[in-house]
Amino acid sequence: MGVQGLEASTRSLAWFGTPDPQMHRALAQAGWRVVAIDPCGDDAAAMIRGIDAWVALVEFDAETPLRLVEQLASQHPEVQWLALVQPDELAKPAVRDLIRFAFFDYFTPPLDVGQLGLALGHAWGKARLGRVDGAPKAVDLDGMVGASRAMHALALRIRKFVPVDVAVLVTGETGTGKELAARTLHRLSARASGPFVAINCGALPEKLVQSELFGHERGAFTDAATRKIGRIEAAHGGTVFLDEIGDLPLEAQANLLRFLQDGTIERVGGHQPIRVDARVVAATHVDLERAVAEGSFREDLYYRLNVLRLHMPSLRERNGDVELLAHHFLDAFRREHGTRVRGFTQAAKDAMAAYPWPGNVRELMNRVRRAAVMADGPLITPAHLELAEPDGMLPAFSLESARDSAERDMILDCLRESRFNVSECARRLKVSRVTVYRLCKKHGLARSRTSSADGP
Ligand SMILES: Nc1ncnc2c1ncn2[C@@H]1O[C@H](COP(=O)(O)OP(=O)(O)OP(=O)(O)O)[C@@H](O)[C@H]1O
Repeated sequence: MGVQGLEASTRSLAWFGTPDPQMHRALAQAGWRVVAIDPCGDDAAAMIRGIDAWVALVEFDAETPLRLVEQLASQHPEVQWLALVQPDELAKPAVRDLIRFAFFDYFTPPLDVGQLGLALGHAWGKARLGRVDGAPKAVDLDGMVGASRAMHALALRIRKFVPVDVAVLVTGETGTGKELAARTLHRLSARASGPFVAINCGALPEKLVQSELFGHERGAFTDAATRKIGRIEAAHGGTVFLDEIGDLPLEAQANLLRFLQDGTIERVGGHQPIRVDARVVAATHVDLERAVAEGSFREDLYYRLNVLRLHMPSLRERNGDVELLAHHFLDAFRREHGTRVRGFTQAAKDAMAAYPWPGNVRELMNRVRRAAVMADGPLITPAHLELAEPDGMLPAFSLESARDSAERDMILDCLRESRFNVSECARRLKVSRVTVYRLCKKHGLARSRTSSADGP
């Protein structure tokens, strides 16, 4: 899909539940691309962003995970939410309140396709009003660039967090921009003229963690010939960024908790509490909830850090951002090194769009910079980016690639129809579950979408 294009996108409807086939067909005829999403699936939120849906319908029955729906609706106010709700459910105050406060409209079964079509049209129109010119504008939040809805939502969240001077926890895969988000928070805040001190907790030698973070007094230990100011104290008046917070040893976690609670630290070997005014932004790419459950991360520290949370979406979830960022990095490289390279061939754009970017924005930046060095002419090709030519661009379209692509589409369609339940999908395709898992792996289909109670 084009970077700028609401028009280019079909009208996608995220359907949390299972639309009946007749309804599905009727909506498809009316121009809707209906994507069924398992409301209990791990990546329900990612899917809304991934399919670029601006309208969602949630089926409410006794099984519906209310908290999850609440969370989705509050995280995605730009989506217009509709409900298909069983009369029994509507009698429940929690369901009624959720629909009253967060939903555009609701229906009780039987669902009338004409009525639904009208409501969807209105909801779509309302969603468009939230976008300038009906198209997503690129955001550039102090060097943090993107045009996807995920980036718009993130920028909004960062702006909200700027004036609230409490700790922030940034989560997300490697290379998604966690440190950049922390720097942006700092630069936009009243602390901008103070220091920004970044520490990679995972890279500190275990023995030195306490002294690095909190400093030490002269003679505190054998090598402590002079007093040393710790990194947190060095951030006085500014922001301290604690990367890989999950790697902090338990002892240092206790001291950090104390700092977060009363704003004081104690240098190693010192007995005086020292007041330090620094905002803590912590980042992790590991699951801290799991670390808490396993006892390697303090629960009280986790709750203290988790007040304001920023989740950095993976590049795969940022519809439209790859091309925009690629140009952004190429322009920056040209300004710095004055290369003759001006842009990307269509094949390069297609190859970038098809690639899953496991290293996220950092990988994209590195590939573009390398390509800018390697390219001889004005345009970067897939070969310069060291990416495979996208299937459609292969000089000779082979029978094997056609088979592959048909197989992938079939698995994906079947998984969606089975609400990402692997057993159900295996039954429908008349293969074993192991085969379904193998094919998911082969075609790079996210296994997290498949129901977790359903291992191979
Ligand atoms: N939205 C963006 N716009 C422009 N540059 C970006 C964006 N996101 C990330 N970058 C750049 O990508 C690189 C990687 O970002 P960053 O170091 O912040 O990621 P990270 O999530 O902290 O990575 P890690 O988990 O590996 O430490 C940096 O050079 C950063 O400036």
